[in-house]
Formats: sequence, C-alpha cells, structure tokens
Amino acid sequence: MLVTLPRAYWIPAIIITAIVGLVYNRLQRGKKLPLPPGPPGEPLLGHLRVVPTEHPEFDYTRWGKEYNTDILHFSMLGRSIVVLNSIEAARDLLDKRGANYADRPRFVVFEVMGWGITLTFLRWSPRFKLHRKMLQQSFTQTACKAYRPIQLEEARRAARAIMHEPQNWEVLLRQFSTAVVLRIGFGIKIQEKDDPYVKMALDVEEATGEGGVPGATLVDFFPMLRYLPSPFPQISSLLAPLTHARRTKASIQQLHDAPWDAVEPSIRSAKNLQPSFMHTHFGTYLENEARGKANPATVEDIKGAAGAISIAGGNTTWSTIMVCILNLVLHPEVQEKARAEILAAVGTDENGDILRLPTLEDRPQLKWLEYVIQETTRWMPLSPLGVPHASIAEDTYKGYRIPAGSVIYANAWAMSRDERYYSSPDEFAPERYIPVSEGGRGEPLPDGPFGFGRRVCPGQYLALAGVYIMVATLLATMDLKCPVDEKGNEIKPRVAFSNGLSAVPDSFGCVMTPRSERCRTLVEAM
Ligand code: HEM
Repeated sequence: MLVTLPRAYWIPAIIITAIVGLVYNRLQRGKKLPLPPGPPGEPLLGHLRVVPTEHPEFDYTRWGKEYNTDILHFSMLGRSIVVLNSIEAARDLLDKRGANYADRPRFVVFEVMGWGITLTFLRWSPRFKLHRKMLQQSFTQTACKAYRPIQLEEARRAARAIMHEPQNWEVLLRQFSTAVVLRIGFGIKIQEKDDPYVKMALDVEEATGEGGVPGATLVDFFPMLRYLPSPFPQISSLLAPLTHARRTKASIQQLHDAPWDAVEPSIRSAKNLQPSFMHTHFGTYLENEARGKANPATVEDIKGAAGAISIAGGNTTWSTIMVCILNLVLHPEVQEKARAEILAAVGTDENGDILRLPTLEDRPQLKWLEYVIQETTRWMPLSPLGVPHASIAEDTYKGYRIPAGSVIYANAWAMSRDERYYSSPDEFAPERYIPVSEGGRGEPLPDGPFGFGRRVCPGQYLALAGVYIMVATLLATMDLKCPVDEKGNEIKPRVAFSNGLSAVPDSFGCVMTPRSERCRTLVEAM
C-alpha cells in the first residue's frame, strides 16, 4: 500500500534523504581501502597533465622510489591508472590473479587506425579466447621448431644481402624480420628488392609506433572525440594521435587484405601451397565448410590473427636485433666473446675460418650469446610499459584498493632497473647472468619484457629464435664496427629510442664487413 506524503513534508523529506545518502556514502568511503599512492593530481583533470606523454616509464619509476612503493595510482579524467613497478607486483596481480587482469582497456586511437580483430587489442571476450588459443597453440616452444627452416633461410638471405649492400644493413635486417612473419603468417615470400609487402609493413610499423602510449591518449579517455571533423585535431598536440591514426588507417587495412588476397586463391585451389598460419586455419575453415561443419573462426578472425603475427612480430624482432647490434658495437669485448663461442660450436679450419654457418640447433651450446640476447631485452625492454591490461572486478593489494576497470601498466622499464636484482642496471653486462657457482653474479634473467599473465606475448619463443639466428649468422660471418670519421676516430652510436608502444632505437652507423673470403663463400652458397 502506498503512503502519500502531504505536500508540506516533501522538501524536508528530500533534504533528509540527501543528507542520509551523503552520510552513508562518506561512511562507505571511510570503510574502503585507500587507493595506491602517487603524486598529487589536479582538480577534474587528475593526472592528465602530470604524467608526461614522452617516456612516462621514467617518471613512473622515479615516483615509485619517491613514494617508496611498487604500486602507483593515477587518475585521468576519472579513470584509474595503476602502475606496477616490480616483478613481484606484476606476478602477484597479472599472473596469480590472471583472470581478473586479462582484459584490455579500449584503444580508441588504435580502433580509428583500423585495428579491428587483432588479439593485442581485443577486450576480454569469447573472441579474445578464440584468438588467444589459435595464436598460442601455433607458437609454443615445440611448435616453433617447425619455423626454424624459414628463420634460417631468411637469416642467411639477409646476411648475403648485407654483404652485397653493407650500407643498407638496417633496412635489410628489417626485411629479415618482415620476411619471417609474412612467411609464417601468410606463406608470402618476399622479393630481394623493393618488395611491396616490406613497404606495407614499414608503413604499419610507423602507424603503430607513433600512435602514442596505447590507451592513454585524450581520445582514449573521450571516445566521442574520434568523430571531430578533420581540421579540429590540429588545435592541440593532445589530439595529434587522432590525426596520425586517420592518416595511417589505409596502411593497416592493406597489410591485412593484400597478403590474404594474394594467397587465398592458392589455398582454395590447393595449388602452389606454402605452409603458414593462414594455410592451416583457412584450409581447415574450407574443409569444415565443404563438410557442412560449423567453423569456430570466421574468415575475418583468421585474417585478423594472421595479420597480428605479421604486425606484432616484425617490428618487435627487428628492434631487438637492432638493440643487440648497438650493444655489440659499443662493447667489442662482448662481441668477440660471442664470436669465439660460435666459432667453437661450428668448428674452424687451420686458418681459423669457420667450417659451417651456425644453425638453430647450435643455440643450447651458445650460453654467452643467450646472455647477450637476454641482456638486450632487459637493458631496453621493447615495450617499456608493456601493453596495458585492464582489471575486471575491484581488487585489493597490499592494503590498497584497485578499482574495477583500472588500466594496469606493468612497468618493464622499472623492473629492468630494479637494484635489488640488478647491479649497475644501466650497464649492458651479459656476465651478470653467469651463475655464482661459475664465478658470475647470478642475477636473474629478465622477466618482464614479454608481458604477463593471460596476455603474455604468445610469440616470445619465435621472436628469441629469430633474434638468435640473425645475430649468430652476422657474428659468424662479419665484423660489426663503429664507422670512423676522416681522422680515423670512431663515431660512437647515439643511444636514443622512440616513444609509444615500442621503443625503437634511432638509426645508427655500423660497418659490417665479411670476416674472410670463406665466410663470403659460405653465405653466397645458400
Ligand atoms: C622480441 C620481440 C617481441 C617482444 C619484446 C614482444 C613483447 C610483447 C609484449 C610486451 C606484449 C604484451 C604482453 C602483455 O600484455 O602482458 C606482447 C603481446 C603480443 N605479442 Fe609479442 N613481442 C615480440 C614478438 C612477437 C612475435 C614474433 C609475435 C608473433 C607471433 C608476437 C605476437 C604478440 C601478440 C599477438 C600479442 C598480443 C597478446 C594478447 O593480447 O593476448 N610478438 N608482445
């Protein structure tokens, strides 16, 4: 039965209800745990202008020290951003409570770019699980053995091309990493020169690399801004990622469509088939279709997943090779030690010339080279803030509250500089990993560069095998040196990295020369 309140009581009733509501909220808030610490923000905007847009990982690391915490909180226009600065915090939350941190925030800028069905940007959903399964199963440590012949052939092809055009070494190494992922993803074999797919991959890398810190641009916070008419984004540099995304959209679509369209007829007709991810999954799709069986993945899903391989795997592998070469050039003693180890593994003749080129099967013997590669991923984590995860439900950690829907950055940069584990962390020192029992420092291999939990990089084994075979082939056959000026003084490379999703090293000089005629002959014979 409804009780009607006389008109005279309405206003006092409203006021009392409001006061009770306020008091209740206060009490509830009082009962809630505090948010993790962090620097003060500004009214309404929060930390939008406090966190720098260029290399925020450095400031996040500094704030962690200043507030003596490995978990920081920032608020950007009402959205919670949580930064994890230690390997323990990342393991505790992203690994051990993985189900709650498997989501991604919405990447509006990347959506504008045309990244539709790409695992990296998929939110937690049945579609995410489908893509994750398809990619994870294809790149386990065991499954990656099947790609060894491709990686070996492409590494030798790249070494041969570098011997012919040493001044183009940087582009040719880029070509190597693009060639590997295009062959594995779509079964496309690229041409030696001016290949259109390499050009497309480069355009896409530029598009992704300069899209700002993913999930953290103004447009990511206010998705409606994506509809601003073209001239407006020029008004503020905060909208620059939107302009960039619109400009580069076509290249992303092209890198999905062009290789697919080129290969689809051969899979349909079962002629000139090349083994690839697309062949496996699209082949099964066609078989199911012919038998009237349901297909779990659509054509768009398979295209998106194959595209994810070529896009997530090309630039990343190339950048890692570049950082490795940068350090080999800066530290000739590290280079010599790696070369001596390779020579011992492949054998030498009476002139000290190698008997054969290194293979992927030599890798377990090449411990020093492994440390060099691991140190490369620690010294400059390719994705210094990882790709952000998002929390699904509210959580508590170390007495702090992590609101539902928080954006979570695992700060791989801070982890790589953690002085509890790494002595002189800015130093490039592969010897840090030599076990104490062998007279070394026994420091732990880096843990964060490939991410965490249910979103950990599915391509990590493939990537490290690619870096290994390319670097081993170069070291076995060529000397890598700094260029010299007209007075014969070495021009040391300038160490600088791009901002954004991947930290790509700035271009630097390196002179690659064949170590002997025998090395040249071996490479040419491939
Ligand atoms: C040295 C090279 C590479 C590095 C440093 C790297 C690093 C990363 C990182 C940090 C993430 C985010 C992980 C997270 O959210 O916690 C990631 C995700 C991913 N990587 Fe890699 N990656 C490399 C190579 C590759 C390769 C070769 C492939 C090709 C198969 C690949 C495919 C992917 C995909 C598809 C994702 C998205 C996973 C998801 O969202 O569930 N990556 N990678």
